[in-house]
Amino acid sequence: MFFLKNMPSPSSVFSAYASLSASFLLFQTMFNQFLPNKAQQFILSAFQYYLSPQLSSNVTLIIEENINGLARNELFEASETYLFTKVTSASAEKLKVSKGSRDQNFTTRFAQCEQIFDSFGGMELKWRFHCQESQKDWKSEDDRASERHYWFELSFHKEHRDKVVLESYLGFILSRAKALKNEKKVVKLYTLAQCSTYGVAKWDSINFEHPSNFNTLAMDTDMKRDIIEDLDRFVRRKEFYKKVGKAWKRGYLLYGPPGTGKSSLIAAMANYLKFDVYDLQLSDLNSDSYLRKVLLATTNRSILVIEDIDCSVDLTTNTQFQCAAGGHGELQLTLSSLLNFIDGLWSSCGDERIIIFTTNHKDRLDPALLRPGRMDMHIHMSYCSFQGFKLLASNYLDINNHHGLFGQIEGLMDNTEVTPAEVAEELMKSEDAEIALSGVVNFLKRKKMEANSTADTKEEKSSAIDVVEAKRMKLEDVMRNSGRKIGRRVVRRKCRQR
Ligand SMILES: Nc1ncnc2c1ncn2[C@@H]1O[C@H](COP(=O)(O)OP(=O)(O)OP(=O)(O)O)[C@@H](O)[C@H]1O
Ligand SMILES: [Mg+2]
Repeated sequence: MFFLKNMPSPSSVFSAYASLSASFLLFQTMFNQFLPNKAQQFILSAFQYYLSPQLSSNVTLIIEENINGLARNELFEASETYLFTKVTSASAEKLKVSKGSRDQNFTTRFAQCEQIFDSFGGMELKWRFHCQESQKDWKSEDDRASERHYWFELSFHKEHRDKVVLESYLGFILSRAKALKNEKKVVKLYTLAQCSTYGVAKWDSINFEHPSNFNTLAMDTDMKRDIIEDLDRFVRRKEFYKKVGKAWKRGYLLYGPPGTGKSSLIAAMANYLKFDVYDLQLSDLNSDSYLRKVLLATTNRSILVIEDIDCSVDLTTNTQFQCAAGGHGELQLTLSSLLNFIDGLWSSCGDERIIIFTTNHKDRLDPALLRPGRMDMHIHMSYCSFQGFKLLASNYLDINNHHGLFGQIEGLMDNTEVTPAEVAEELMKSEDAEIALSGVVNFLKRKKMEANSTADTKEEKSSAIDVVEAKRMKLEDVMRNSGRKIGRRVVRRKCRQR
């Protein structure tokens, strides 16, 4: 009875509800219309803070997309890359996907407020992605535009603040993101643009799709290991280079006969490091100043390649390049300028630069290129060994164990100069291992015969030369003696005349 007596009537409940809803709507409209976005954000987060007491023991870091609205925030980009590895396995409600015409992969980005949980070294971390659209000021209707702001909030317990999060977790995110980006990176091949107007250096690029890698490369196993270790050491020693005051660059000279894998090694290095390749033809240049511009237009984490350096340089003058760029007047491109620029200014303007020269004739190179400290590693790409052949057989024909013809091939390869390119060509001739290997055997036999006959001809030639030489010497002797006799006769005659 008491209850019934004190219960409000349904009409009063309804009118109270109606007036409450109206007030709420009025408040919401005022809140949205009259308060700026930032103020709304502030009030909401203050409410959140007081309504959830458990957060008071937490710290929240804000990671904005841009620094002071200008430069890209490296940590934001890294967080985005890293968090995608967490999101794809969990459930993201909305993602943005795009693909540029030259991209190989899709690019995915967060599209809306997302919450992601992570754990690291025993601590729990909560990420929240925020996206906010704000209207820009505009002068006319046509200028109407909206701007989007993105940021991450990272929350975790206060006790982890300095030591764990700021020191190790964020560092871990940066390095993980770098590795992830590197995995996805498409290596580019740059060549000098044909029509660079007004001396402006411009490089054209295409995707570098050379399939060579260290597993497909037939070369001395120890040397291959040394090169890989050298590359690894180079990329991880940023601080070392800074400490010793050296530019962060590395130079390799690859030399050896045609078809021994110099270009394939360059491709393997580029694919291994995911470094872009700049293929520089010195004959496209006509002056030192243009060369400088061209080199300065290259980017970090790249390999500058100058193939067949012995053919580009006129070694008789030691300095002037034989440039084919006709119609440009006197050419002023010097080897010393190239080397000095590479050693000095160019490498100090960038990081993680590699330069590779190749040649078929190391003995013809200018000593300036060979002097100690110029090229850090001289790599000799040599003829194919039996070990190299086995690797090629495994790659081309999937023969991973012994084959009946291997013994014969090993014997024939002994003391026969055959390039990996020649072996590869034979192995490509048939998918049937038996046929392809028989082709190799026949090829090696031919090579051996040719080598022997060349040696015989050489021997014959040299013995013929010996005979001619002996005859010449004999003749000279005779001439000298008869000359002396004639001389004596002339002297005697002169004496008699006197
Ligand atoms: N060491 C090797 N390992 C695997 N394949 C090789 C090797 N050397 C050559 N080849 C094969 O031969 C082809 C030609 O080799 P590459 O162009 O690398 O030789 P190169 O030494 O650069 O020759 P050049 O001096 O004429 O420029 C390669 O595409 C590859 O198929
Ligand atoms: Mg080559």
